[in-house]
Amino acid sequence: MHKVLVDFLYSSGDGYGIFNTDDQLVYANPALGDIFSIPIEQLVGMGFDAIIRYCHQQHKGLKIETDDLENWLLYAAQRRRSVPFRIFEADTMDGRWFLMSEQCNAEGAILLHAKEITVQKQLQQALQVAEQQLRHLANTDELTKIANRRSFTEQAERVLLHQDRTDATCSMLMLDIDHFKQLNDEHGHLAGDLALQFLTRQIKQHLREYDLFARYGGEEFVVLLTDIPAEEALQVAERIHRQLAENPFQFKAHKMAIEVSIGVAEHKQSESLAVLLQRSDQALYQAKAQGRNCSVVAKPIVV
Ligand SMILES: Nc1nc2c(ncn2[C@@H]2O[C@H](COP(=O)(O)OP(=O)(O)OP(=O)(O)O)[C@@H](O)[C@H]2O)c(=O)[nH]1
Repeated sequence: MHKVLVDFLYSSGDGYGIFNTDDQLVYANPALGDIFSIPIEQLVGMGFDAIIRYCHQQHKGLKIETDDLENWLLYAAQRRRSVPFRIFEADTMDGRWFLMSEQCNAEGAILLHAKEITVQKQLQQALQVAEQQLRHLANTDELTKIANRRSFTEQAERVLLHQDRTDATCSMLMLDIDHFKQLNDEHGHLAGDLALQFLTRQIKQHLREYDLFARYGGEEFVVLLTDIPAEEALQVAERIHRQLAENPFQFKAHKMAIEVSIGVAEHKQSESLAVLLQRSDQALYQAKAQGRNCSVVAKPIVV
């Protein structure tokens, strides 16, 4: 029975090893030798520290990522034998991953078992990348590649909470392209799409990286300018009008100025995002009513 078991362990694809109470390896099968990149004739008899030093110095076997090996060994010594059973993941210099378990007996000897999990790890990493891509897709407007309404709402809620806590002021710009239907009707939907992308680039030039900028609807955009009161937000809006007037949008042989109406509203302490959006939208509506291609600042709320 004993011999059968030893034969099984020897030929197993999983790595097996036994460290005695002095932390010397007294048994190792070839699979474990392969993980440490040390032939078992040489491996058996080596201390745990010596094995780790070998891997670290030779850049072979287990990946030991540290600039301070002594500290690494100290930390490992603290963890080994701290509990009767522990499990952890480790990778090798050749890119394989293993699920390692250390089972410690009453005397302090350790049975080490290493099961390869490279495929599972690769799947997990692929899944993480896919998840990130999905999250990005769910938060991004496909045409303009800026945030969409959903993502804006989520982020803006957070910004407003922070602004409330810090007593800071922020302002919102709600922008809507003027006579966009006409542009679509005269030049086609592709021209409209390109105009939306063009406008996005123009607006971006006047924002800081921490301002929130999103496509809120078809031809409607929203900006949340952090730490900026209404007067300064109006200046940003004016700069956008100027930028658009000075840089016409070109489609085929046609050059046309894209004009926008902008509603500006300063966030009031404790005001909800919904109310701030509503006030910006009302100001935008007034800008449209006043003849378009202009900005209107929302009246402060009287409390
Ligand atoms: N090309 C293109 N057009 C869009 C998109 N989303 C919305 N639109 C168009 O935007 C136009 C909006 O029209 P209206 O709401 O009448 O607004 P407008 O013509 O800009 O008029 P005012 O806002 O009153 O100045 C419609 O023709 C929509 O089809 C899009 O993604 N691409």
